[in-house]
Amino acid sequence: MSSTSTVPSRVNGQAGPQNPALVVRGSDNLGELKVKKICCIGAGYVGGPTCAVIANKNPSIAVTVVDLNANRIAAWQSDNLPIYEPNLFETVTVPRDGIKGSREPNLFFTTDVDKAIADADIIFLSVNTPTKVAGQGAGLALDIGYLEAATRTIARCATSDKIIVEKSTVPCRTAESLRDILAANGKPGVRFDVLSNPEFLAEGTTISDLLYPDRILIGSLMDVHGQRAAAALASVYAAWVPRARIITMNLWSSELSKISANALLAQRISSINALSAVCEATGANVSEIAYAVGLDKRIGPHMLKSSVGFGGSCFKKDVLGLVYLSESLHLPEVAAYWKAVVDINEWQKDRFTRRVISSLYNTLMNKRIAVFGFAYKKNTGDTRESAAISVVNHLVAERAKSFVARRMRADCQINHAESNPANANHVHRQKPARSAKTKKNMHVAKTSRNPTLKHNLPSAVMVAAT
Ligand SMILES: NC(=O)c1ccc[n+]([C@@H]2O[C@H](COP(=O)([O-])OP(=O)(O)OC[C@H]3O[C@@H](n4cnc5c(N)ncnc54)[C@H](O)[C@@H]3O)[C@@H](O)[C@H]2O)c1
Ligand SMILES: O=c1ccn([C@@H]2O[C@H](COP(=O)(O)OP(=O)(O)O[C@H]3O[C@H](CO)[C@@H](O)[C@H](O)[C@H]3O)[C@@H](O)[C@H]2O)c(=O)[nH]1
Repeated sequence: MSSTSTVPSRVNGQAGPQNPALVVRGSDNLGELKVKKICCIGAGYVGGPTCAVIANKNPSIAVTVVDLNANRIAAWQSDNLPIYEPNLFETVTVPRDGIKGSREPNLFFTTDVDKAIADADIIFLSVNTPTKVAGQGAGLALDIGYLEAATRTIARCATSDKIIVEKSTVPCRTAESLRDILAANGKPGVRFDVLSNPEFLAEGTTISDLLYPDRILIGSLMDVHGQRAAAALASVYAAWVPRARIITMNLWSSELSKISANALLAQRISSINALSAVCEATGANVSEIAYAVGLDKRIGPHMLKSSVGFGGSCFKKDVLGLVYLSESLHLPEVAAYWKAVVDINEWQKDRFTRRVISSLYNTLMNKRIAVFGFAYKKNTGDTRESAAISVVNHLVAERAKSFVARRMRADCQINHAESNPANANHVHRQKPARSAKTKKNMHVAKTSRNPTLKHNLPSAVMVAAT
């Protein structure tokens, strides 16, 4: 990273293959930071796609994604990428492989963590922050152990100034801990500026979410160094994101905004799922309720699809992280409020299974049950916290013979159809070929005959029994 005051600001510029590295003006006479090299620690669902888009849109910046997991890195280097996302392949291969005669490669995947750190101007931390499984806060708190380990590696390897970017979802005030670790372990004379830049992408729509984000949040200290670092990071996004959507704020607001967004989104799903139970008891239709209330512009139509319960690696862990934070701040009423969002979600999953059991004459013993779609939502292969796992566990506990349709392609076709209740019959036609006898005996949890079950179907789970 070099400082200069001679090159004009290009905050709104569109980078093309011929464009020089982005340069932004700093907030005072410290000069501007010219970003030439980015390193991202963590080649997962966030790190890989995010860096592919950054590299795509900034051909003059070298972007290196590192991970300790050699298999994952090898997969990113191959034609069999480690994750499935619509349009991911093209987004990765253009900057990774280059285009003969018009574009040099500028996206690299490696396990050489130390070198990538030493070379970089900006380092993204995109490592996992799961729920703690042991010790204080187990079952609630976010575990920042991986983040701390990566930060210690940065402190060990950095021989020049670095901007450290929290891309992972973190508890509020994590940046303070990272600063302490860097200050205590970094080499003398090396400066570290820590920014918060949470990611809001949803799996299944990762690439379009990255290309057209609702907002980019950058949290920094409000001193001149913090603002200068924020300006440098903003310049990377400004290659494709309108300036008005790049928002800067204080570090703690930025960190807490991410957890807050997930808590509010999860709360909407638990709210509509709680209403679905009232609908079933009264004969109202929860899809019609969601449509009617969603027309109110103060409410809006999104995240109101009743389901078997939200899954995925984020909602549950982040809401529980907020519960833990509230408890730590001696706010038990606030903690109980957010805990209820997760409790309703667990209850909804149980309720779904109970309805399957009652639909099958209250016994599943030796019944053959197929679950189509095991991912937690459509257009992803990710099964983390999938509601299907809870459903299958319940079915197996009832001594049913459950099995899962495993093929990704088949699942995707089925899930596309399921996302539109009008296509429920189409779902049946997508089933694998079966004999006339089996076909005759097969019923799909009576979904087409039981309007309540049909409306409460999850987007990624379909249960069938013979
Ligand atoms: N998955 C999502 O849709 C999503 C969206 C927004 C935010 N987030 C947040 O982003 C973060 C990452 O999520 P993810 O789904 O990409 O996780 P992931 O598990 O898919 O990827 C994390 C990667 O980090 C690697 N890693 C861990 N410690 C490392 C170290 N010290 N050095 C090098 N590599 C290391 C792991 O090997 C793994 O490959 C989490 O905090 C998550 O909450 C996730
Ligand atoms: O109306 C809805 C919408 C979603 N879901 C379920 O909720 C879960 C999560 O869905 P979604 O939010 O689309 O996917 P995620 O990939 O988990 O994304 C969430 O979690 C990410 C990680 O923090 C955030 O970046 C995203 O903004 C946030 O939407 C899935 O099981 C969905 O089936 C519903 O039941 N009803």
